[in-house]
Amino acid sequence: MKIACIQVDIQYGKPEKNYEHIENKIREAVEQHHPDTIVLPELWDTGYDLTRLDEISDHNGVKAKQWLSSLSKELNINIVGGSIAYREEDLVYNTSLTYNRNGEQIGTYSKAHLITLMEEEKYISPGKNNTLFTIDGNLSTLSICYDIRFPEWIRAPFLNGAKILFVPAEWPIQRQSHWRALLIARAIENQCYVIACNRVGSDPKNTFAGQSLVIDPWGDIIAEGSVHDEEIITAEIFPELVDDVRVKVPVFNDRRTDLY
Ligand SMILES: O=C(O)CCC(=O)C(=O)O
Repeated sequence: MKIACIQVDIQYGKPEKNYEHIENKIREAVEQHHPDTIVLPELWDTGYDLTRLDEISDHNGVKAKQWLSSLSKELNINIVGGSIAYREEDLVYNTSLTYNRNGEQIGTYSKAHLITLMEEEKYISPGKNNTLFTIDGNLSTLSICYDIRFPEWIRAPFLNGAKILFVPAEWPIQRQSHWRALLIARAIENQCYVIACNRVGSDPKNTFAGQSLVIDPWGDIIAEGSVHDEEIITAEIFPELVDDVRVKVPVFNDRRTDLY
């Protein structure tokens, strides 16, 4: 499966501009790299313009759902749609929607761990469920940004057979070393592919770290974006490698389920 992470800058609180820019980038990625699966960053529609979410969030995700469905079908690609500001009645969630090549929604996940350091919990409601979905035959899960600091949360879908972890993010540059280390650790401990798409650029409060990563189940980085520039990061992944690594180092069998 060929992956393309769309590492972009995001305009603060301007969904229309972000839709236009990201659609152009997706079309460029498809023309130049012929990916099977496209991955977008976190909150790519609104950015972290949290105080204006009443005005700019997507009611029931209607707009994003239509756009993701028609684009994935037209271009014959899977789209792991990063995340959007998804309004459900009076609450807003940081929600990821995944579509397959037929334009069908196959996955949804709302960020469970909200980053109090950035006051996310004041404006966004937390999700309660993790997710499992199948992309081109590969069982996958997804966590959003701050979620990667909580390995006990991420473990559950791997105990249920996941082989790939997708991570949309808006990870700030001042904690860039954590981004790399945490993603490599999640790949090694779960013996899975990690496909992490971060944004670049700045908003009024933060500068973001880019460095989107594709990491194999041995923990080796196989593709890496730059820190500052918009870029399409591509990699070919081989999910059968997950089985090889799990046979070579059988940590799933060696877990002490009698102790924890
Ligand atoms: O955990 C971190 O340091 C960054 C997380 C973050 O920026 C987010 O969840 O949006």
